[in-house]
Amino acid sequence: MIAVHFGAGNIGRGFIGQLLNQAGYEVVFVDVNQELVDELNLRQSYEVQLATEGAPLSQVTGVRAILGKDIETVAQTIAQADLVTTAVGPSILPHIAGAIAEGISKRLAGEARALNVIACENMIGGSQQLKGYVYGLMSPEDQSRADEWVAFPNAAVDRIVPLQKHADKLLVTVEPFFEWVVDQSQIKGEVPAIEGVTYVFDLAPYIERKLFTVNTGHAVIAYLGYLYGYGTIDEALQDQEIQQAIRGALQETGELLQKKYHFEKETHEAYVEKILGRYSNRMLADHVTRVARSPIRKLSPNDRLVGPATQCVERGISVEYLGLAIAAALLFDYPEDPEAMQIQSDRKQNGFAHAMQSYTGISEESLLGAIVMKHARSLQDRIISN
Ligand SMILES: NC(=O)C1=CN([C@@H]2O[C@H](COP(=O)(O)OP(=O)(O)OC[C@H]3O[C@@H](n4cnc5c(N)ncnc54)[C@H](O)[C@@H]3O)[C@@H](O)[C@H]2O)C=CC1
Ligand SMILES: O=P(O)(O)OC[C@H]1O[C@](O)(CO)[C@@H](O)[C@@H]1O
Repeated sequence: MIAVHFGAGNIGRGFIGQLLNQAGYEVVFVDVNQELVDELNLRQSYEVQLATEGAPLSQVTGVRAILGKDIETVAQTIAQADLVTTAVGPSILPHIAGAIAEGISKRLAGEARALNVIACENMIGGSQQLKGYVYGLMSPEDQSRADEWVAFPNAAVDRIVPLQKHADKLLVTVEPFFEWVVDQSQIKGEVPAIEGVTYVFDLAPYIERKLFTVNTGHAVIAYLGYLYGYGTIDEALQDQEIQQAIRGALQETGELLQKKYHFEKETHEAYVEKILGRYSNRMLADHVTRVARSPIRKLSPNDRLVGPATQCVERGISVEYLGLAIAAALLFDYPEDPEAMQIQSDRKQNGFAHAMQSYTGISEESLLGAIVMKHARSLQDRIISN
């Protein structure tokens, strides 16, 4: 069995590649990083280290890699593959669509066989969005044949894998916890037997619970942590004000999730406590700037901050702490993050309210807008006085 996986980065090697390998797939990574591709091809294996005291290294063997620009080889491999997965980042999905479209067309020209393409990205509806890009590059005839044979089941993935540098370029350190949930109702053909994957018929509660808890909470710590001068997530978590903000924000999203999906209060509270424990893993040394990366994406209307905040407002749930986190994200001025720089230059040129409206869709006149503006003012006062 062959699995083609786009993105041999942290999640690609440290999570998806590892589970696919354990499930018996020959994992073929596709990446644009020549050094990574060469190293994978040279060694055909790599190691995964769990971020817990004394955990043994586990080996992922029998892997190979193709350079992303070698579209012909990527397409050939997809034509023969049993599964395609991705972990490249939401903004990269349009760039891998061409190779996937070509692979599907080659496959449809031969013996018909079902194929599932699963995007493992931090976003709602990632695989379906990828399908849109792929179909946009296929002929109408191929599209209707693909409707019969190719599926793009949405998924939710959860495992914290920080940015890292080791002497061994392929070694990857990951937290012990992981969750990979796939929408079974969208699968074509046999359901892939992958230990560690949970198949569900309604993904919405899982993806929203994950994005609006793990990722919302993480974003609250990262944006406030950055403004308060902390380097890593576990350091920022020691700050009492940040503790209060994260608990407050997760109380708000928790109320929303419980109202919307009828999660039991106690079960949800236990889920939140487990996540708070995961964030404080010192062995991860996860930088606030990684978790805060790409603020334009993270501030977009359906993502982890504005998504739950607007839904909370619609249901009369308080958004004090979500508003604080949105304000902090709009003030995130890390020079090495191009999206942060774009927001800051817009804010300086056109004012905070204008930037808020353009990146989040929140208007100054709305309740949420007023809360965000209030917190932005006090955060700015705090920054000036420090
Ligand atoms: N790191 C984490 O803890 C988690 C990350 N995710 C999601 O997984 C995705 C990947 O994140 P990471 O692994 O952290 O990032 P990463 O930066 O470590 O890995 C991304 C990889 O994609 C490759 N890439 C970029 N453009 C490409 C292209 N056109 N074709 C093929 N490969 C390409 C990069 O060279 C890199 O190796 C993101 O959507 C992220 O939100 C999801 C859950 C956890
Ligand atoms: O990977 P993204 O979407 O940039 O956001 C970082 C977030 O994703 C994770 O990497 C994994 O869920 C978290 O560590 C963090 O909340």
